[in-house]
Amino acid sequence: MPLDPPSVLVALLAMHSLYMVLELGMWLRRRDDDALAFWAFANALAATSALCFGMRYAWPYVVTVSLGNAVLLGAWMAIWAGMRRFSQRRVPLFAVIALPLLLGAVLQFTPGLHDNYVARVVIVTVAWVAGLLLIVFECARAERVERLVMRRALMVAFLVLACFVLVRAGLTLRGPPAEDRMLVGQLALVTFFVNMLIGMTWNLGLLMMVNEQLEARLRWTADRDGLTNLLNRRGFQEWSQRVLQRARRDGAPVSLLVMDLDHFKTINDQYGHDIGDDVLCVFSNIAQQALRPTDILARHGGEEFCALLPNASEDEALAVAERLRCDFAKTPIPFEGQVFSATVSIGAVEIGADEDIGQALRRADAALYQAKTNGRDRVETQAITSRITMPAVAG
Ligand SMILES: Nc1nc2c(ncn2[C@@H]2O[C@H](COP(=O)(O)OP(=O)(O)OP(=O)(O)O)[C@@H](O)[C@H]2O)c(=O)[nH]1
Repeated sequence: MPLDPPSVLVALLAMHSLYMVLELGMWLRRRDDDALAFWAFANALAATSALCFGMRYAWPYVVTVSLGNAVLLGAWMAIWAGMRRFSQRRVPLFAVIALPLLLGAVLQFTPGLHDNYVARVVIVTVAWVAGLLLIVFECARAERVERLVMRRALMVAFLVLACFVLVRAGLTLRGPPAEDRMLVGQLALVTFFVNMLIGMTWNLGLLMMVNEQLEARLRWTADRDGLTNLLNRRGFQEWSQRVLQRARRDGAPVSLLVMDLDHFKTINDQYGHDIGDDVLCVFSNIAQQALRPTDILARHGGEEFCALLPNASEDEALAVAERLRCDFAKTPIPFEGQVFSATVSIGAVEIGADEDIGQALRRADAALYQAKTNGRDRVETQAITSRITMPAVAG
């Protein structure tokens, strides 16, 4: 079936319209993420530019050259703006509007440019490549804060696109004169196809990136405690299994602390539930400072916390627990212009070679119970049965 540029143009417009409606619909459902609104707008601009370019010999220069090129730069700028909003950065709307306007004005009003094809290609190529590189840099910057596979893929795709624009400009400058309408028609066909591919790639990439971020955040939330932002019981189970397995492989000791704030019901009753929440947050901060970044701290529920300490023997765990207990007891907690203090009881055990996390937790709980019955604000342990040792090396 022979294809003609108008049919392909219609298909291109339909594709951008579909993505625009899809992204607008998604944006309307979750208004907090206006990246999607910017990307929908980018589709509207990309479709407009395709229409302008498609009417090359039917419509005047101001539409097919000045407007078409400026609007396509506007589409890249809208994608860039969306990328910034996607990572919660401010969008300088001035840049999004001013740069395309500037390109349009240069193309329209620079004396002699209407007849100077080479100069036009150079100017437009520089502007487009700059717009595309802005997107690439924005992706790279955002990746330092939050890593997303699809954003890295998009970064590569936009970099390839910038190279494609450069190569295409080189070929166009060396190619046949623009007056050869049949060749221009074929070139237009190829260009529309390539634009279709490009449009599909960036739209699909962006939507998959939104999905990836949403999934990662849901997973993060499911594993976290809403008050302290520490891992919750579920997150602790998952992470502690991995750390324990690694320690077993390395033959390194691993210890476990179970920590329970003392008389917490009384704190709630005396100072109120909000102050009780503050005490939980104070303890969480002190515990994070007392532990190493490789240790795993979690709020196991209510006023109970636990921590897994890789590369820590029983003696080291007891020392860490004692330091934490003292730090917490010394910390003043403000209440209505005065201060009070709270204490914690801790059960600390080294995990045995034949124990799983559940068994170790039960032993640490028994040690904690001992600490509570022995008067609270203290650390107790339960003897380990068999230590994790270095696995024997074959041969
Ligand atoms: N403010 C606040 N209180 C909580 C939260 N989760 C659990 N609690 C309260 O923590 C208290 C725990 O009380 P108990 O289990 O009796 O323990 P305790 O008073 O600390 O006594 P001991 O552990 O024996 O020293 C209960 O009153 C719970 O309502 C929370 O997220 N915020």
